[in-house]
Amino acid sequence: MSNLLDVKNLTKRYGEAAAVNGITFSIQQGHCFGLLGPNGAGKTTTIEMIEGITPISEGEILYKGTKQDQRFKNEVGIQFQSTALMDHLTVAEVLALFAGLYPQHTAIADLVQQCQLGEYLNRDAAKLSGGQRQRLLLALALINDPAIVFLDEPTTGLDPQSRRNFWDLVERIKAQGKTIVLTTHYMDEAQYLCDQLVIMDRGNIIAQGSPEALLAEHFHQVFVCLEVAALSEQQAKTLGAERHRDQWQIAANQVETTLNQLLAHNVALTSLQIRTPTLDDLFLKLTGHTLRD
Ligand SMILES: Nc1ncnc2c1ncn2[C@@H]1O[C@H](COP(=O)(O)OP(=O)(O)OP(=O)(O)O)[C@@H](O)[C@H]1O
Repeated sequence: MSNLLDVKNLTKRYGEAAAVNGITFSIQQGHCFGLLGPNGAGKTTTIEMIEGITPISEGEILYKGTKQDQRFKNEVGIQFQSTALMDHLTVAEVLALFAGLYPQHTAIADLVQQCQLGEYLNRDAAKLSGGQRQRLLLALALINDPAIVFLDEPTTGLDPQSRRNFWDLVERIKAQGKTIVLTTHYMDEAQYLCDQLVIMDRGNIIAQGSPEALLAEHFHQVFVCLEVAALSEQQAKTLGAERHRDQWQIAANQVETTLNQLLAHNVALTSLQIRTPTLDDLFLKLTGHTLRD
């Protein structure tokens, strides 16, 4: 598979501080590429430099092997967080207005169906729910039938059902062969949707690869979890349990051995859960802090 975008030594400085500090990565055609990290990591600055919205301080961005030119502008779709044009128009009017900006555009009926907007066509766009609004903004990003679509934290603030619904839409867009660039601070979202990830912290890349490869590279254990009341501090120390939010967590190479140790210490196993490592665990391991800290 060929690279659609190559980002080399990309840097953004604001005064003395580097919001993005010489990062290098590639995005393959047809992939869902995820840019992950906590608040202030530099995700938005990075994608705004790629989109051409923010000037770069140093580095190079290549689209299909050459400097970004008019072709990139024609082939990119950006899902903005909001647009002031939406405030006094219906959903149908907003779609028609944006379609009118392009000499050729995707059929509005197709977008309406794809983004599940049929029920809301006559509704004031400012009165949509969070999930409906994100679907309209997605439809606007797709209006020029782009080859590459940028989604900047598209599910922040949505309820779990709306998030899952949005993930389904993203999968369908990907199935059409489009390349997707997603920024998110939800590790589960990245794990579910992304083929390739770059994890950023404080302007730097701290890990990159597929979610599966990153987890396989960094973890060889599963986690045995127990409610806090199940272990005394002394037992936790002896068993190598660590406090993780409202649970004790034991990293186990062999689950049977850990269970036998727990039984030998007369630990009640009623709250026992066994889980595999997630990208949240990876982030904690790499940075020493959780994404939500
Ligand atoms: N215009 C600006 N002037 C000065 N500093 C800025 C500017 N824009 C961003 N920064 C700083 O650059 C750093 C990276 O910000 P950025 O918005 O790219 O992070 P982010 O990963 O997208 O975070 P979030 O998830 O909160 O959107 C932050 O420390 C931010 O304060």
